[in-house]
Amino acid sequence: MTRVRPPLVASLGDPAGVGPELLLKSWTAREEERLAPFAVVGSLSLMKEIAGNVPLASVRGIESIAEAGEIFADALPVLDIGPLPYTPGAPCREGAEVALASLVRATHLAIGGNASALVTGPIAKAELQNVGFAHPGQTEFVAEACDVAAEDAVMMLAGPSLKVVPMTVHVSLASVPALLTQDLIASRIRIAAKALARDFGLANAHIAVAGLNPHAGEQGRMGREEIEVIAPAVEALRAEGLDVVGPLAGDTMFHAAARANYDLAVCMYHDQALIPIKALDFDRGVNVTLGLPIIRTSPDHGTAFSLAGTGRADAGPTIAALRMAAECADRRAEQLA
Ligand SMILES: NC(=O)C1=CN([C@@H]2O[C@H](COP(=O)(O)OP(=O)(O)OC[C@H]3O[C@@H](n4cnc5c(N)ncnc54)[C@H](O)[C@@H]3O)[C@@H](O)[C@H]2O)C=CC1
Ligand SMILES: NCC(=O)COP(=O)(O)O
Repeated sequence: MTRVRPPLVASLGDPAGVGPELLLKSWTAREEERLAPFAVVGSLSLMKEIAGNVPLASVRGIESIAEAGEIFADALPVLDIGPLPYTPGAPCREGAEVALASLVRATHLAIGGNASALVTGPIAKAELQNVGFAHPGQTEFVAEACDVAAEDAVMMLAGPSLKVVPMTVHVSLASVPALLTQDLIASRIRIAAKALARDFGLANAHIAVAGLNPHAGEQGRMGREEIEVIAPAVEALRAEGLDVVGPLAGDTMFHAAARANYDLAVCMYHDQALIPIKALDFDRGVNVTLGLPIIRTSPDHGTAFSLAGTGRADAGPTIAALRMAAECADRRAEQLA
């Protein structure tokens, strides 16, 4: 007998941002987008209030995530964590506390196997840190909850045109060169290659690695990180049989013909990776954490406070995050069957 996969679970994100309304918009698109059932951990009163502004939206409280599959066709299932007034565009301490409680509960539902994947809503990192969140981002939080070291949880941004992995993430640009080591680069690429095979069906992915400096250092004349750190890491991975090339000049590896040569671009810092993907795929971009025992995705954008409550925010990235989470969960389930 085929076992029915548990529903996905979504955390709310900052209640004053666009996260909650985009989950409602995604639910209204569930049939045309063929979305797998998902439940939201959040404030039922808040979700009901927002649903009033989203055409065709309907929400219903549930006691247990196991109920989500049954009612998903008729309403968006919400695991209630308490009342909260809706203040679109105006983040506050109370809202940040709800965002954090939602993230914690949703993460543990996925870790416990009661949800088949976790989709996190956008949070404002500074707001969450004001209420005791001690991580640079949700990636590191989820990693710790899964007992995975932060350096082994690898952020990938994925869209229809491109997949990118930044080697360093939420750190100052000035600190990047010292953080880049052969071990870090080789280890993160190994984790990414394994996850691409396991969760994305990309066995033997073609991986292109960017340099750090202009023109990938121009043979050492514009910086030596390519010669001393990046090229040796690439060579070590090639010796292990991985299909890795680089370091390539960062400015010329993202045009269409260049992208046709690889499945994944590995970048040295946050903006080197996120600028091309957000330029190409902002409306379908997904942030996914590789190397975890659970599946975790998120829309590629942030809280967009100035759009909250206007009805103008695009649900495309949230829909893509929900769909990718379900596809990865299906792949893992097939591997266990
Ligand atoms: N996954 C997450 O939790 C992320 C959280 N953030 C947080 O979000 C906050 C705001 O960051 P920003 O840099 O302003 O990024 P943002 O992604 O919130 O906004 C950037 C621009 O994109 C627009 N935008 C964002 N989402 C949109 C959507 N769904 N439809 C249409 N337009 C959209 C915004 O209006 C703005 O013009 C920060 O506190 C940051 O920490 C940022 C990125 C990811
Ligand atoms: N720039 C990507 C981003 O901020 C997402 O971070 P995370 O909260 O998913 O770790």
